[in-house]
Amino acid sequence: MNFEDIEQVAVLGAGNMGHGIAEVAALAGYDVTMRDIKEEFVEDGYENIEWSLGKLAENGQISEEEADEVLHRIEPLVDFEAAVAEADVVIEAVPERMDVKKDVYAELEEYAPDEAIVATNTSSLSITELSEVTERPEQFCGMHFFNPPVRMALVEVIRGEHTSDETLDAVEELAEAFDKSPVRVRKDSPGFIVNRVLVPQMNEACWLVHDDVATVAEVDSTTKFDMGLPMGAFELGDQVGHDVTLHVLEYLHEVLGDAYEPCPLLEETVESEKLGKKTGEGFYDYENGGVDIPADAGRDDVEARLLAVMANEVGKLVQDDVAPVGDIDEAMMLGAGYPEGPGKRADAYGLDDLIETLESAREETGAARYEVSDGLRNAAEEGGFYGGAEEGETVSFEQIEVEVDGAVGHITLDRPARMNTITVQMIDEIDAALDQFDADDDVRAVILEGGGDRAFSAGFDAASAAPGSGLEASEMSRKGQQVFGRLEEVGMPVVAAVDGYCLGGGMELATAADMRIASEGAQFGQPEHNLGLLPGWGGTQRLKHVVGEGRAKEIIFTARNDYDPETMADYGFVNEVLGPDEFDDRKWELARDLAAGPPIAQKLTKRAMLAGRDDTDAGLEYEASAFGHLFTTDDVWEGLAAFQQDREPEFEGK
Ligand SMILES: C/C=C/C(=O)SCCNC(=O)CCNC(=O)[C@H](O)C(C)(C)COP(=O)(O)OP(=O)(O)OC[C@H]1O[C@@H](n2cnc3c(N)ncnc32)[C@H](O)[C@@H]1OP(=O)(O)O
Repeated sequence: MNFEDIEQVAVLGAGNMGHGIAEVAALAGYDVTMRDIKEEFVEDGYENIEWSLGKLAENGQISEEEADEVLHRIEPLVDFEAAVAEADVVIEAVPERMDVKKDVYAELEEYAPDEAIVATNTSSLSITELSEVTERPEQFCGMHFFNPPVRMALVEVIRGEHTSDETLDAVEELAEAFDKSPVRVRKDSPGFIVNRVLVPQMNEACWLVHDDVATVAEVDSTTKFDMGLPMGAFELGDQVGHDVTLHVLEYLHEVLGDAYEPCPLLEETVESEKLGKKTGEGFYDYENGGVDIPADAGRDDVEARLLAVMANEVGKLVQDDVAPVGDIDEAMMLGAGYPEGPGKRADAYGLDDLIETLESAREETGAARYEVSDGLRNAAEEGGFYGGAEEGETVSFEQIEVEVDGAVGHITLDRPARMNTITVQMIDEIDAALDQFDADDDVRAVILEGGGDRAFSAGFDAASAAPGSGLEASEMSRKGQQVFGRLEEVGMPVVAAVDGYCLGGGMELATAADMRIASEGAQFGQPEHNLGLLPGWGGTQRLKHVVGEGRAKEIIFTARNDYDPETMADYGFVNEVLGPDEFDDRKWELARDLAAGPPIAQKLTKRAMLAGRDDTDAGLEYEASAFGHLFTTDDVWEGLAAFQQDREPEFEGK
């Protein structure tokens, strides 16, 4: 079955995941059948879809008419034969029990067309083992969605031992057609990627508390405020459900051995039915105040331990060729909301230090979970998961220039003869420059500009090798989205100083900066529609947050390349328009002013704004906690003292 031939999707199971997957498939325009064993289950699933589509319409993401059309594309059924008889792809999302799945596959073989692909949404069972229950193991793979499927971008597409390339390609393209970001899991390995990293981390959080090394408050404060993860470890566990975590962990333990021994604290929590939010109580009591994480209780040793455990898992996944580190990082960012992948984060922390943390924990406890993996050791020998530069060694750049001037990191796109057009190499170099600035405590603001006097950047380099396939183009899009997104994530203010053309991908790069100043000669636009493309480096998403959706659509749909800076200032895109004599001085003045600001408050402000972008309540919660955290820093006392003494504050980021 090729992707192009897929018209009808059958989803087996109308529970939480099943109905969400059915909704996603119908939103993508597919005819969908959704089947469960009882009328009431199917009805519940259908009503949930109706509610969710209503929400999408309410938020303006789809129109009322589209919501109706999508709903009508879904046929809720109990009759198995009717559900799968015409299906091109069957996505199975029934309970995680081998016996249940076996029964379902037996029926499926009776009624589904021979050529149909079967994908399982299992999060914990072996794809190979499941495929062997069917009569089509080569047309079988994993398609693991995250909860709720309508909102979570990641889909892990998992190869079983017998899966054909054709099946994997088709399912990967189907996930893309569902508007998801597939990450390929090359081997059927327990927990795949996200659960394999996340669940041991949750287990370790429990061990830290169980062994009296730290309290729940200290662990959650460390994860949320020091590590910048979207939730505290226990807060996340409560959200996911501790029974679910324990179930995956038991499977890891059974297949992979003692390194995954479940912590008794987790087992006791499940035994006492404190499963988390869904039962009203987990590590937090949701009927009495809910989550309450102090912003100032973080501990360096807790961070080291959790990061070391994660890095160890990344090492095992890379060593076993389950996925390359870039894919692991992408999966963790998309599937677990990590601001930065664990591989990259571990590199920045220092793999040798993490190995030392594991070795001393192993010596103290004798526990198998601290045994350093070969993958982690090899990565450390190679200078990092990303083969990072040794200390003191300078990274060499060909397409950008990177300098540090006082407290300002300065990136110049350096292809003036080619209008500073952006290549994949340039994106990688920007990524590396941000790594360099991130690791340098002295760098407290960034200027980004174009070399020469004709362009900030005229966008994607359309003259260099075009992507060879749709898949390659999607990969390139994702890479740009992710690296440009780092401008939003780095903990310091970023200024784009725009002179000349700022078009297409160049404008998407500038959009990801925190502020934009422009010379009077600047010219802006998203001309991608002229090329039959769309802005693929974040432009369909980030621009609307700066100028509002109406203006963003105007800029993208008109595809003009001549928006002047005054108009862009009216639209709220450009912060200042400057004459040719002022432009250079002003960019440095602004960057130096920003670099003198309070680093922790600046970092937390960026994170709070990002956390609240799609979820104001989450952003407000982050803001309140961050506000509390700032009162524990030296910077706030320096700021207050300087105010009293009528002098300029000297913030140290402490
Ligand atoms: C995901 C991201 C997607 C994207 O970014 S898609 C690309 C979006 N960008 C564009 O569509 C802009 C395309 N370029 C233009 O429209 C024009 O150019 C300008 C308005 C920027 C400048 O026009 P003028 O002043 O007449 O100069 P010139 O002779 O057209 O350009 C100078 C040299 O620069 C090359 N160039 C300009 N833009 C690109 C580009 N985007 N990719 C590759 N090369 C580009 C040209 O071809 C030429 O080169 P030579 O001197 O060898 O003839």
